[in-house]
Amino acid sequence: MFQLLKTAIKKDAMNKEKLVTQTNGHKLNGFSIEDIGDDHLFTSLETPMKKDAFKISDEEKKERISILFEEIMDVLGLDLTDDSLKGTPKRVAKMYVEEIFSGLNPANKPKIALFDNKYQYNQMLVEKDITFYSNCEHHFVPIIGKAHVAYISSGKVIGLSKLNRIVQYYAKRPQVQERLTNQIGEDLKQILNTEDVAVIIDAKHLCVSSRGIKDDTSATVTTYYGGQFNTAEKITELHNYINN
Ligand SMILES: Nc1nc2c(ncn2[C@@H]2O[C@H](COP(=O)(O)OP(=O)(O)OP(=O)(O)O)[C@@H](O)[C@H]2O)c(=O)[nH]1
Ligand SMILES: [Zn+2]
Repeated sequence: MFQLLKTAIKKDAMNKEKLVTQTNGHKLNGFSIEDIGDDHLFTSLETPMKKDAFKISDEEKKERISILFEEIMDVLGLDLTDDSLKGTPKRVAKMYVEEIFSGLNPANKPKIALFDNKYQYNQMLVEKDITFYSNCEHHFVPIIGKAHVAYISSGKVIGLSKLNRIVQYYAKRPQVQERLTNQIGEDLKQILNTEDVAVIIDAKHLCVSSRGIKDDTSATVTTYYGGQFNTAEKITELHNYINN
């Protein structure tokens, strides 16, 4: 079983020699990582974040991650003077903060404007096959999939692309598929001021396909059906649209 590592950094983040690495002995909801094993404890709908998560700037985050990632590469025995490798810690830090984990920061949440439903369109609207890339929070390897979202207007509508943007925002976090599905569903409910929202996610987890059990053919499907979407009739209608 692997150990959790915690790295404490002295004030001068740029000074690599001041890095102190030690095990942290974290307990997860009272369980140790050994107790949990393959079981799952979902802490909440919210992504578990520290209270002071945004006390430091993105610039400082990138600086720290770069130092820490360099340490990982060094421990793995990689030669950081190699031309191809020497820029990797900075590249990874930039990618984490500005790209693949940018959805952790509420400041990056897409701004959504609502419009009156002047089209008088009162049936379900389905935005299907939204390709997304996320990352598994257990292994930090990709989750690649398609999201289908649907809603029935309660009087307001939003631009189609905003549905895609909401999916991408929540995907850009370390995730589990269940939470990703519910976060999108709950947020759409809030934004659109209606219970009538559905989310279906069909994804492949590289932690299942490329390592561990190495099952390349399986995929994971999760659903969120709110309001009118909680009926067999609406679910069938929605699935017909998605599968055709
Ligand atoms: N429920 C859920 N589980 C996930 C998701 N992504 C990855 N997992 C699972 O998280 C589990 C982590 O459990 P552990 O047993 O601690 O990890 P592991 O020893 O690397 O497990 P293996 O993947 O079986 O080798 C694995 O079973 C993963 O398949 C997800 O989105 N939802
Ligand atoms: Zn995983």
